[in-house]
Amino acid sequence: MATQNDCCVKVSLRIRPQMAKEKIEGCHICTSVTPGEPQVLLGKDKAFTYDFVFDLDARQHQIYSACVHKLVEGCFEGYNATVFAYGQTGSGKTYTMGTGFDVTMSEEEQGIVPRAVQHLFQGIQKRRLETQSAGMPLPEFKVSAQFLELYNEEILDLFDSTRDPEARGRKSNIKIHEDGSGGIYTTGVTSRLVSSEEEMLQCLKLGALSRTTASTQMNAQSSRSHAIFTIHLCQMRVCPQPQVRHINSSVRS
Ligand SMILES: Nc1ncnc2c1ncn2[C@@H]1O[C@H](COP(=O)(O)OP(=O)(O)OP(=O)(O)O)[C@@H](O)[C@H]1O
Repeated sequence: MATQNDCCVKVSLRIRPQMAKEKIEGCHICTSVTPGEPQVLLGKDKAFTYDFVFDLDARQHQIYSACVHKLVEGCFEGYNATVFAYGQTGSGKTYTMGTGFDVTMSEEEQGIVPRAVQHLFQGIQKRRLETQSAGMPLPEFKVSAQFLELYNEEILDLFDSTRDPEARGRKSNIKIHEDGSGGIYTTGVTSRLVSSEEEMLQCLKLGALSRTTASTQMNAQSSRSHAIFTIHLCQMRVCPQPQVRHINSSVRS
């Protein structure tokens, strides 16, 4: 996770609570978090230190406040940010990112992506009100989103309504390129212009529904793919050139 003030990559560790199945099978918890330190002990003597460590009882809002809040604020200041979830199947990436859209989930359990979307639109509204009360011309905001899935070495456009979800193996029109400075970019991806938090979440839900899922021995509803959800925020102030920001979220299984 990147912030504008210090090292550009930060790594956080989250330990999820045991699932019912693991409790029934008598699995033991083999991790302990050192109080006051971002350090985890595996067994008795293997210590690992991260930028942040969240123990079994960590709540979704704590993860968001510590790891993501600053990144979204940074986008309004002109910084790009990526949040990337990495871990083995069933370790809690989808839960933490909040892209499973389980209808039984409470608001408190919302993950990073819905929180970031809400934060973004509240941030836009706040800035509009601030400039209005200062008697300045209203800034213009344009928000768009892209949603891609990488599965079996294939790239799929989850926002492409003309795509047949059953036709796996059919090539999409998306091309992945590398620019002169080694940056990766894509062409041919569907971009959806959105005007509200609700609209963005609806797009995200529809895309998430067409993701490839299957069960693994460790997760009954496993994602089986890499998903990349990108938000572009274009902010136009009075005269300057338009500035384009990107917020990226990735789930890797
Ligand atoms: N912090 C947590 N608190 C409560 N339940 C959790 C937590 N993290 C994960 N879970 C639960 O654990 C199960 C597996 O989590 P999840 O589906 O997020 O894993 P995943 O890493 O995305 O797996 P895959 O790579 O197979 O898609 C789910 O039932 C999820 O609700």
